Amino acid sequence: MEYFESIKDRLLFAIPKKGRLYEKCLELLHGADIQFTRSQRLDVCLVRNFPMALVFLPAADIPRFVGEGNIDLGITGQDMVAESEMGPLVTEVLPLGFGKCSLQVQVPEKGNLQTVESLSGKRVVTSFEVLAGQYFKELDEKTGAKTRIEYVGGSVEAACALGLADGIVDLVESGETMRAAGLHAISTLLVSEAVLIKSTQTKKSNHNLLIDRLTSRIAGVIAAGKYVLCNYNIERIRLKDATAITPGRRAATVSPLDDEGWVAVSSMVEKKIVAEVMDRLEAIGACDILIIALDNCRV
Ligand SMILES: Nc1ncnc2c1ncn2[C@@H]1O[C@H](COP(=O)(O)OP(=O)(O)OP(=O)(O)O)[C@@H](O)[C@H]1O
Ligand SMILES: O=P(O)(O)OC[C@H]1O[C@H](OP(=O)(O)OP(=O)(O)O)[C@H](O)[C@@H]1O
Ligand SMILES: [Mg+2]
Repeated sequence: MEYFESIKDRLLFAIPKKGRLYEKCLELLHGADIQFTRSQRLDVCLVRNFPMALVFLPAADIPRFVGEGNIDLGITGQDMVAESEMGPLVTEVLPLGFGKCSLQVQVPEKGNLQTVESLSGKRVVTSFEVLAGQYFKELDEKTGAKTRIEYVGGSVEAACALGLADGIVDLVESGETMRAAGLHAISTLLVSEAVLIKSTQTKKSNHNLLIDRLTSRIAGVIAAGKYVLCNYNIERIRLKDATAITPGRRAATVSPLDDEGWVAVSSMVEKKIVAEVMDRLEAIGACDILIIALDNCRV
């Protein structure tokens, strides 16, 4: 009883309880300074510094809990939102840049069924019954065949080798699992990444301010992981070329140096292109180029 009372008025935030998204979600919560201690076996825990509780749930169940308004905020995969058919009841607040994968139709590399049309009418095993069902229904309408979609909860790639399926629909990231099972992809149903979701019709409107606060903290942590700060010195006459290379998010910060004719530039740069940016800056005469990691930010 005490337990229910303690979470009654709190914002409920659902986090995947295990699997591919779990560790990344914990990092995100930590970066956003959401303080909690998860006791063993307990799937609900109170947050110390916000009127909020974390609820650890299977990623697949989170869209339904959020869509139906029993949970206010959640993190799950876009694939799970699509599979749950909760799309209209769930608002995607923020893509999170991790958990990137594609849902693909896969067949044995050496089999005689190498197109989705030839797979139509055969047996397809998947954990994504809804999405695979929709996909093959559309295809079956063209071919006149009837594909059998069968559900398994995991290790989907084993189904063809075990003689359970002619093809599968499953997630692919690096492709390692697919290749190890002797499969290859012949079609993509969707691409997905982890996403912060909230109820489209939230039952507790008094939580909106807190949702905005958490969203901006999480967005800050995500941006800090995506960008670095690039500082360098350049002759003023080359400034235009330099800021074309590092335009910054709004504009680069340019400060005069004690040395007449030189300026210091400071600009945010996407981490994934930073080496190339440094090469280009160096080529136009920039010097003292420093790349500084961001711990956190609001941009
Ligand atoms: N290999 C992967 N790379 C990146 N993201 C993935 C990968 N596999 C799954 N995901 C994402 O993570 C979400 C949760 O999948 P995951 O397999 O971790 O959950 P689970 O099946 O509940 O856990 P487990 O596989 O441990 O039983 C998926 O819906 C998808 O969005
Ligand atoms: O392309 P890859 O990088 O190899 O990743 C893809 C694999 O990751 C997921 O499986 P998971 O590890 O969650 O196991 P599961 O099949 O038991 O859910 C997914 O279902 C694929 O099997
Ligand atoms: Mg899995």
